[in-house]
Amino acid sequence: MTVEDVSAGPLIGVLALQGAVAEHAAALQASGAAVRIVRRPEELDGLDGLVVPGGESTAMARIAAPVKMFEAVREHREAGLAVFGTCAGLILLAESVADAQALEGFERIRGLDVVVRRNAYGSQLNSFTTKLPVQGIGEPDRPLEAVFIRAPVIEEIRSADVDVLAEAQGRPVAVRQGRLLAASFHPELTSDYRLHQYFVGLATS
Ligand SMILES: NC(=O)CC[C@H](N)C(=O)O
Repeated sequence: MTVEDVSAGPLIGVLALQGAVAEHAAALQASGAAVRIVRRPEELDGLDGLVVPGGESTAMARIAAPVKMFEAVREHREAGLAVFGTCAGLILLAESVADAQALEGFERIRGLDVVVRRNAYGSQLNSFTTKLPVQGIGEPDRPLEAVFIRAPVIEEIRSADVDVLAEAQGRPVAVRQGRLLAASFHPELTSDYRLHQYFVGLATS
């Protein structure tokens, strides 16, 4: 279902270790990007941006370890690759995880100067959807529908370079730091792709 065609626009990878891969690919294509499914470090070469989907951060960390995938993403990020982490992807991008026991001994991508706590909104049963005003995605009068599934909470922002784009329940839930974008929720699960469009714009800027 994914098509890689560099003439079609910016080339965005979707990290496909586990989680909501197909939905992100569809959202990116609908946002004007060509999409590459990324499973191996060498598939990061030539990308304008990379989406790290939601799913289960501990599973992704285990799958990534043998091929040193997160080390490779980190190197590309340090060289300027734009990265969009959603839910588990936010956990993997965060510099610090408050309850990191389950991830101990595993590499993460890091780079986003925030502290997150996993599953802080409760279990699967406490998953919820809310309408969120999000800065910078256009149509300020039309909030984004945001789906939270065992979502991480952003407990602390540790750098003035981190901009809060959206808040829910008094906490930041979408943030941007330079070429990094992250959300606690799942923007790929609705048909409102404004956050993906924002990322495609960020990746090509
Ligand atoms: N929907 C999600 O990505 C949930 C994240 C998951 N709770 C984790 O810790 O990785």
